[in-house]
Amino acid sequence: MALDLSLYLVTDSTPAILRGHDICKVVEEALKGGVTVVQYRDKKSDTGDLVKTAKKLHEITRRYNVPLIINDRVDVAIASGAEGVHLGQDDMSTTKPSRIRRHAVKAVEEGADYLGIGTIFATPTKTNTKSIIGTAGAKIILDSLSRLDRSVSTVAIGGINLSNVQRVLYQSAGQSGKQLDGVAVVSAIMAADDPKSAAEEIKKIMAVPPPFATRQLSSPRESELATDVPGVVQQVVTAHPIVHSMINFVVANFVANVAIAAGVSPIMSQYGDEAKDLAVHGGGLVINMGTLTSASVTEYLKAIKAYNSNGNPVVLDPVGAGATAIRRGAVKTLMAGGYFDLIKGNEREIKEVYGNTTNEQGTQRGVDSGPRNVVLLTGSTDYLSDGNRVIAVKNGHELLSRATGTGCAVGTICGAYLAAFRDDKLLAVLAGLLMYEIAAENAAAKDTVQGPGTFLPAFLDEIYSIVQKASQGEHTWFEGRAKIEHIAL
Ligand SMILES: Cc1ncc(COP(=O)(O)OP(=O)(O)O)c(N)n1
Ligand SMILES: Cc1ncsc1CCOP(=O)(O)O
Repeated sequence: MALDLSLYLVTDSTPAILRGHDICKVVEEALKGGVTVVQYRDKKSDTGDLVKTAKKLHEITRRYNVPLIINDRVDVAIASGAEGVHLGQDDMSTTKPSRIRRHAVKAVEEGADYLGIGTIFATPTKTNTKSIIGTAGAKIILDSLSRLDRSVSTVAIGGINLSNVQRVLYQSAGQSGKQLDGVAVVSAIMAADDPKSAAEEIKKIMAVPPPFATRQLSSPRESELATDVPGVVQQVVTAHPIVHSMINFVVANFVANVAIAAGVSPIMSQYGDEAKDLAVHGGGLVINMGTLTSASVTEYLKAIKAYNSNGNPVVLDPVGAGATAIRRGAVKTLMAGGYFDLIKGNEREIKEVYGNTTNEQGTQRGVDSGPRNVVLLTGSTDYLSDGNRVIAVKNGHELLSRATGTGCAVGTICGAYLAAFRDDKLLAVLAGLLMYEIAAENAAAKDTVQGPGTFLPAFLDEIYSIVQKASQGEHTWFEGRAKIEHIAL
């Protein structure tokens, strides 16, 4: 029987997880949903009961041609005819490569067919774990394994669920290119109301290529980044992407007008259930918390899930993130509930997002620094980073801060640029931002512009003018205009 580790179900018979359900029924539903390995893990039952349940489970897993593995107990595995046994080594209390390598070598030499890598995220399912290694720890382990003579398959385990599985797979991949062969989950399926759908949804999201990988420019020097900007703008305006903005009601009209002037199709829907249909069109989603209501977070989460599942970009604009306890809670829920390609905010908002996703020990961050997240910190100088590159952007004009909606529109523009230019997220955001801020400078320089009232229509005209030029392949609008600086990390 082939060992396909992609979706590895580990059972749990504790009442908190099984909630009175029949373990065999739950496992069978999960198999229908597509789990590829089942591990019977029961730390409490006596040997007789273990063998009885293992035999029942084996009858079921055999029908689905899926291997059954028994946790810890070789005797139970033999008695039930299970295909394998999962043996633990002492938990590693380190991510130190040399110690990890020793453990891995030992396991591989002893004939292990696969290794479980964890604990990735803290989880109530297993509290006696010594180290929470995060995706960064998994990456170290995978790199160490890639240097062994014998290759070994791996699954990650610990706190993995629908909302983080994509980033676990993507962020764990080692420098060497070694990737996880799958993920192991307990509660995300065993405790689900509908284990079949839970398994199906996890499988589905795992099959979606990560929204897109960050292309590393051959050199991150600012001059080279700048060279690419007008081409990106041309590509975006030609693609005419959709941007779905769950935006605050104060600025919705202005932001929609900016999007249209910028050659983008705006959809201003707040209705989370609608996102399923909207997310299939290759556009981006923008979550702007400006006018949060008691219903907002639920709607946001539905939309984020739809866009994440379709591999389309999501921008978070955590407006006023630190201002109230409700907003702090909303940020926390959103960060735990999905994946964001770009987080855009002022210094206070970004600090809040960062702080709110750090655990009590201050060790584990929801916004893993890594190539998949871009952060745009806006201010008189904007700072843009993907964890590898940091760019300071000094374009724009003071009048942008004199009208409402000009900051929110940046999030929407970035959502569209991320959707239409997928090679390099940092470059996509930089291009959208520079197009926007250079248009603002052009507008402010007009004789007719006296202040915010005359600035706004001139600004829309200037965005439109750049878009017209860009769509015809004319790049003069950009020549000598970028005020950007690469900041060494
Ligand atoms: C697939 C998989 N990976 C890791 C574990 C954990 O094994 P272990 O460290 O032996 O801990 P216990 O399961 O015995 O608590 C696992 N069970 N499965
Ligand atoms: C068995 C095990 N080993 C490390 S974490 C863990 C439990 C994972 O449970 P969950 O998927 O519910 O977080």
